Amino acid sequence: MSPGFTKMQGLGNDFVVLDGITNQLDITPERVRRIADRRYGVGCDQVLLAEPAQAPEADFRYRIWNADGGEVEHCGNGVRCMARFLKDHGLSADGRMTLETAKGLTRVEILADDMVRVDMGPPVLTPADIPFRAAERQALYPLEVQQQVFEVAAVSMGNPHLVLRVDDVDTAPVAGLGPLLERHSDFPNRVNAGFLQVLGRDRARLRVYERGVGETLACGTGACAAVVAGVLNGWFDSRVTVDLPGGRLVIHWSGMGEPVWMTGPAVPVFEGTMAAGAE
Ligand SMILES: N[C@@H](CCC[C@H](N)C(=O)O)C(=O)O
Repeated sequence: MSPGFTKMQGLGNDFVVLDGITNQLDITPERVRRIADRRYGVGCDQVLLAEPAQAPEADFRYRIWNADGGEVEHCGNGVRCMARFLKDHGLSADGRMTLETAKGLTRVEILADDMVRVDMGPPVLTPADIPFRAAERQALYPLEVQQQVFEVAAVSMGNPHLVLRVDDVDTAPVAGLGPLLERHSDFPNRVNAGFLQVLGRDRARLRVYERGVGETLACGTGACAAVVAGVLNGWFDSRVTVDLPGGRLVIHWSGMGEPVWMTGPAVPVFEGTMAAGAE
């Protein structure tokens, strides 16, 4: 019997969510690529799998695969959708839960009107832990791409991000530069590349070329990384409204050692069952 799935989206960053708590599911990179395919499969940016918790402090564990089949550590829009999935499917009785990923623990609270608030934990800025090849921590690093040098911030939210400030996201070379940044040799695990336009001390626009996917309509960890980079560089105060192509996130970070808070929507789209051979 093919497994049921739930299609969900957070600001147009879309997910196929699978229940590995009540079903025994064997997810392989090839299977993820089939499911994520927008013509031959269901279509999504990431596949999310709910599992029983392993850590004693966690209520559930969940795993994340990019559309290219690579398993990753964290997903900001995904964690909101996963919390909503667990609650809507009666797997969690409570709207507050602690979810475990490869990155560690994330605390989530479901609010009214499809909104979810997440404690994304503190950012990681030590180059070796991002991982990023640099001798020491800096607010901006010179990064050479095809004989051109860009000033970028490097931040891990559990997954690696670079942030490049641009004058206008509408004309930023996301499609051309994104793939070169994603696979830059100074980021040994590849990187998500954020193009940030600062509108004011509490307003920004952002486009993200995601590792393993390409440009998405929104990236939650990317928005957190962009605000961290902007606070460290003196561009932002602590609370920033970030407009992405798919909609708006509110991010709050009060500085070193503090967690990054993210608030945004998580929306179910449809329930389905994959035909044999498609899953
Ligand atoms: N869309 C996500 C991030 C998903 C993982 C990312 N592509 C990676 O490879 O790290 C988000 O909302 O954070």
